[in-house]
Amino acid sequence: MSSNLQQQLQQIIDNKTKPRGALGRLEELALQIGLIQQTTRPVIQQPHIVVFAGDHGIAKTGLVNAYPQEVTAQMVLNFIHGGAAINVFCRQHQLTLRVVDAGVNFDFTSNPTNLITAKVGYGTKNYLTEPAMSVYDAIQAIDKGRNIVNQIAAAGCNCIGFGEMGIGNTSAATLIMSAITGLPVTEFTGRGAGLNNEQLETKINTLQQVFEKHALNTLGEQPIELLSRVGGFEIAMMAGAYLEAVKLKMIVLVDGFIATAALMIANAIYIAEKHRTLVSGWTTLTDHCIFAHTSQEAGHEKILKHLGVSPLLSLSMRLGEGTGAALAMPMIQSAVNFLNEMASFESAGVSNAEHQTPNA
Ligand SMILES: Cc1cc2ncn([C@H]3O[C@H](COP(=O)(O)O)[C@@H](O)[C@H]3O)c2cc1C
Ligand SMILES: O=C(O)c1cccnc1
Repeated sequence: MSSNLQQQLQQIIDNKTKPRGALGRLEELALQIGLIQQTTRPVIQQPHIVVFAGDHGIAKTGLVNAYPQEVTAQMVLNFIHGGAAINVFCRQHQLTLRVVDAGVNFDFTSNPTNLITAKVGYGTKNYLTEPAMSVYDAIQAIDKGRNIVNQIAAAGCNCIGFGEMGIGNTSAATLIMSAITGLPVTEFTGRGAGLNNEQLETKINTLQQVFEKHALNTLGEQPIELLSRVGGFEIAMMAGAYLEAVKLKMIVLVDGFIATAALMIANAIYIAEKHRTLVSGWTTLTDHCIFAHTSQEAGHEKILKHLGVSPLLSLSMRLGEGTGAALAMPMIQSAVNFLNEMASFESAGVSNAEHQTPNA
C-alpha cells in the first residue's frame, strides 16, 4: 500500500513540467510529506512553532555558560512581547508561535498571556552534584509535551517545528549526544551562546566530569534515566512533543543542536516502547522528521552525519528558539505547492523528451 503510494507520488513528481529531478531536495520533501500524510495531495494546515523554555541548575555555576541563568526568563518575556528572532520569523512566515514554560526558574503568573504553563519545576538541579531531575519529573515533562502537541493538533495544526530556550542547554544536549552515540564529549562540546577559548576548556572539563559521575556510558539506551541525570525540562518536554507529533502523522521540523538532542531522546523512547506508527520502511523518528538547518554549534554537523541526515539550510546560525525551523517552513510549503499545483507534461501539452522514442 505504502510502496504503491510511493510509486504514485514519484510518478506524479516525475511527470511535472520540468526535467526529471530538477527540483532537487524539494522533490524529496514532496515525496516524504506525501508519505507522512498518506496521500498524493498533501496540505499544510496552521503551521506552528512551539518553543519550550527551561532552566538548568548547572548554569548557576557559570562553568559551562557565557550568560547568566536569568536570561532564560528574560527571553521568555521577550518572546511574549514579540521581540525575539523567533517572533520576527514567525510573523514573516505567518506561523503561529506558542511559548511553553517547561521549567523556568521564574514565576510568570503576572504575565500569562500567550504562555502555556507546563512548569515541572523551577529549573533542574545541578548535575555536577546530583541528578538533574527525578525520573518521575522526566516522565511528567514528556507527558506534558505529548499533551501540548495533542491539543495543538486537535485545533487543526498538521505541521510543527520545535524550539527551545534555556541557558546551559547546549551542555545537556552535548551529554545526551555523547551518551547515545558512545562518542567522547569533546566531539560535541561547542561554544554555545558564546564562550571564549578558556571558557570552552572549562566547559569540556566540566562535562567530562559529569559524564563520569553519572556513568553516562551505561545509559545510551535508557533515555528516561539519561534525562533524569543530565536532561532539562524543555528537552524532555520537546522529546514528548516529537513522539506525539510523529504519532499524529504531523510534518515535523527539527531545529538546531538542542532540538536534535531532544529528537535522539524521543527516538530512543520510541524504540524502547516498540511503537509501530511510522510509515512502512521507516525505522526511526529521523526518517519521519525534516531537518531544517545545520547549526554552527560545533558538534551539530557531526551528530547530523552520525544520524545520516542532511538538513535543508546551512546559514551559520547558532541560536535555537526554533529559528532554523521557522526559516525552513516556506520550503516545505513550496514542496507541497509544486506537487499540488504544477502542471504535468500531459495537462500542459509539453512534450516530454524522456517519453519520446528516438527518431520519432
Ligand atoms: C540572549 C540569548 C538569546 C537566546 N536565544 C536562544 N539562545 C540559545 O542559547 C542557549 C544555549 O547556550 P548555552 O548552553 O551556551 O547557554 C539556549 O537558551 C539557546 O536557546 C539564546 C541565548 C542568549 C544569551
Ligand atoms: O543550534 C542550536 O540550537 C543552538 C546553538 C547555540 C546556542 N543555542 C542553540
